[in-house]
Amino acid sequence: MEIAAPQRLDQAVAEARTDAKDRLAVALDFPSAVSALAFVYRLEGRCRWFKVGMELFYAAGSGLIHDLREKGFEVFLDLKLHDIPNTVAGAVQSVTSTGASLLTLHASGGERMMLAAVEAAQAPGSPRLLAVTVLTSMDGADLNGTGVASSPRDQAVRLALLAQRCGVAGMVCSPEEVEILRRKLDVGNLLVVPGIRPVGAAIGDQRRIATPGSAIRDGASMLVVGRPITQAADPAQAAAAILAEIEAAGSIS
Ligand SMILES: O=C(O)c1cc(=O)[nH]c(=O)n1[C@@H]1O[C@H](COP(=O)(O)O)[C@@H](O)[C@H]1O
Repeated sequence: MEIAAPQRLDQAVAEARTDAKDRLAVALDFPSAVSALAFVYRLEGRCRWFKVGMELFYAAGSGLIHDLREKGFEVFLDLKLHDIPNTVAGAVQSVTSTGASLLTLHASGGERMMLAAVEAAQAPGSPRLLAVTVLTSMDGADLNGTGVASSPRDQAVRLALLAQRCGVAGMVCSPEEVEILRRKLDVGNLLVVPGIRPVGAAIGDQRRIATPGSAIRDGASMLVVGRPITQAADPAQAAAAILAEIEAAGSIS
């Protein structure tokens, strides 16, 4: 019998009971700390997790992460690391002191790169690592154009299994793959899902999308939502509607 099984089941139960606020990360894709913090204020305390991506991090640096942490928020640092193993391991070490809870890297950087990142993330205070599989902005033709002959679904499964073997804590995938990844991966992996579009929201550059409720029912641990909240006329109301959809879907999944 597999000794790790009871612990994994406990994790799954804990995940199912998680508050809707811990299943939504708002993508702060803004050009400055001032505009990002002004936006956070407009959400009236409804959201707990904020994703700081390349646009904001390159402009504002790690000071903004400290500011968000001081205000009691959790930070998901989305730098999508993709470099040689030594450089990625160094980047993970540099991020450790920022207080970010999650950090992304590209699974397509390969096994040795992910192993080096996982080893670097053993240090106390390190973020949990998330491996990005196939970007939600890519359709099959985009992927094939990079020389990968597989469908986005097959490639996402292949990369997620590789990331799991390397000991990465979770994966970023599109809503179209979350159900199959839940079935193929061990219980306990975090599945973080962008490409979320509530009914009627503009699709923009995303290609593999679904509604918040559908992604949660298919097994997403956490949703990443940017423009449907940041560009809404009333962002606090848009966030509240998505949280309500997560809550409703979570209670029956
Ligand atoms: O790693 C990510 O967060 C990510 C991976 C991916 O495959 N697709 C994707 O959209 N994202 C991020 O999720 C957010 C989605 O934003 P919206 O399309 O505005 O909701 C952006 O900040 C992206 O950088």
